[in-house]
Amino acid sequence: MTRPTAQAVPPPPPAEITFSGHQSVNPLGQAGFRALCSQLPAVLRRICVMAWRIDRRAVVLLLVCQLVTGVSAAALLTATARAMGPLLGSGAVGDRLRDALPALAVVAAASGVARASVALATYAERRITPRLTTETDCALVEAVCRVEAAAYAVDGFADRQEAAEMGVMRTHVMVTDAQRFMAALIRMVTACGVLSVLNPLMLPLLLLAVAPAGAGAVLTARVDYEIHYANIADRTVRGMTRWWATTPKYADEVRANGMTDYILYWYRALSERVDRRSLSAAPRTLRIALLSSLAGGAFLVLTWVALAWLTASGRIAPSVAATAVIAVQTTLAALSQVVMNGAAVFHTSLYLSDMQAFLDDAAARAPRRGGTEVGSPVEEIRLEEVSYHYPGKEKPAVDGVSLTLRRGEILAVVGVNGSGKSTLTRLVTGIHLADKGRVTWDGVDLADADPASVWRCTGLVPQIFAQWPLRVRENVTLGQPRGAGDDEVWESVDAVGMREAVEGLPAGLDTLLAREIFGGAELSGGQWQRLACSRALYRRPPLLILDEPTSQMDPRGEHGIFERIKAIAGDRITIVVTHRLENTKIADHIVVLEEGRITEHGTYDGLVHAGGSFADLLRLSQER
Ligand SMILES: Nc1ncnc2c1ncn2[C@@H]1O[C@H](COP(=O)(O)OP(=O)(O)OP(=O)(O)O)[C@@H](O)[C@H]1O
Repeated sequence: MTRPTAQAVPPPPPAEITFSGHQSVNPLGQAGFRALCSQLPAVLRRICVMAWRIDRRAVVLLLVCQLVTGVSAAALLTATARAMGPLLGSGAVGDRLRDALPALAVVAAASGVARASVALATYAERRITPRLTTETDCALVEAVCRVEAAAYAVDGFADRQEAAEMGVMRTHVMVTDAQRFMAALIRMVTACGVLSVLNPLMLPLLLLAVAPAGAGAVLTARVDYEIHYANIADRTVRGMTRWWATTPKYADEVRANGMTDYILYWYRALSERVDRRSLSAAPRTLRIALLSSLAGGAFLVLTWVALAWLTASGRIAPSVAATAVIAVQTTLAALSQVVMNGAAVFHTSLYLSDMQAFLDDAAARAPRRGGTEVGSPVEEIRLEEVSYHYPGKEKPAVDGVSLTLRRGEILAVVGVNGSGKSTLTRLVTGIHLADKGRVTWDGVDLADADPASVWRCTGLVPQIFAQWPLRVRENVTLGQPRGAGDDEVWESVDAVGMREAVEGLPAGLDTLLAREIFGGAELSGGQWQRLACSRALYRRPPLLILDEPTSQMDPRGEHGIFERIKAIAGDRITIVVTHRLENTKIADHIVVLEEGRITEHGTYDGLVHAGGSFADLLRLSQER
């Protein structure tokens, strides 16, 4: 990496970002070991329920395979014990083999069945996993898209979303881990059963040998999760930095402003901070691994010594001892699988809990409004003493605003940066609901209205608009395709003076507007803005809102757009937010906002001669 040059001022380290409130507490910080272990059955049940919704037949197949695995493991060990008698007994080799043959045939058959059931289980798991991942991923995206817009401003919302993404990623391995855990558990229980039949003393010794490994794996998973939790905020910022730094959209700004070194330094610094936290956990995980291995090893030695003593003292026959050796090995192999996959399932459960908590939180933040349908066209929108506070902000962004908008009228909203203009448009469209006062559409309070019916009636050109990586046609029709034919699309393209530019593209309306993708084309900033305007016009909305719609356009483009707005204003309510006060001449009335309050309200001529803020701002713009 190229570090900033020596003479340059070194960049400050990236800010430590933390969020406050109950969400900043690691939910597992207080949970004890037993509580953590006891989560496993619930998690397995949950995975099973999730998989059941996806593919019942595959789940049944998976469960049957587990059962077959258990039965064949028991048959294998019992037959092995039976075969050991003749094989280790006295007599001619041929006779001993003949005597052992039926049991050996059972061993071979049981091994074959066990392998076949593993293959079938893998097939069933592969039928479930991709669809399970898609389902959870789509559920997460939908939950985020459907929350009240105000949720985005809530502290820690993005961090919890990042934590939930991890839950989606874990669904890739979740079913495999659960299936392997169950199969190994069944193998282990079967082997333990056989072992305790051979000699009851062996079982407790074996369990003691394996318990420390289990405890060690769960404790390590807990440390890993703790680190993951501490790193969430840095990982979110790092992910955003990565996108902003590498997307071609901002490549000019990054290069021409000499940001590259700084961003790379920042990106690396964030990564190193994440690494430092991970490394700080290494001694703890080493201690856990060493102690659990030491305890496990000591108990295992005890198990072998006990077996040797039982055989040497004649308490068990050599054939039983040989079977016991196989049973111990089988149990240990199964146990390491149980521990490994159990820890993975346990780990998954932590991320699934995060995902579920986020989905629950998002569901609780979904719009809780009435179901009253708003009719079209809208004749009158009234704001009565409306106020709105963003979460965590001291001052309201909009404060006690009263206003009436009528069909056929154009309202211009002006004011300095941060005076609340965009927030006012969010309140008029019901994107945010007022904290105090009310907004009504033809008498229907937006708090009681079905938001979908409201948004069917709105068209918005926001200040920062999306440049969709779609074809030109979809960039115009997105959200409201209107059936066959392109006539209406061309009409909207014409309305913003884009016909020539679109016809000049390699595939006209079919051109993909994504420079990064093969065959894609790119538009200029002003052309993108014209397309955003044509999108709103195509909707022919009863309420048209344009927030700085011409900020990137040339004078001809700007003139054309405002002429068009005037021409179609008769059928709708129109709101224009603008800093170019000359443009407010087309408005029937103008409001000036200051710190969220209306300080002036009138016509262009009236306000020019009123000697207030409007006249002041107009004079400043003309003096340049
Ligand atoms: N999503 C948000 N979360 C929190 N605060 C916000 C959010 N959007 C705006 N604000 C705050 O609300 C206040 C009003 O912002 P708003 O965007 O409505 O102003 P504006 O008049 O449209 O400004 P501009 O002329 O710069 O576009 C500002 O103090 C701003 O910091």
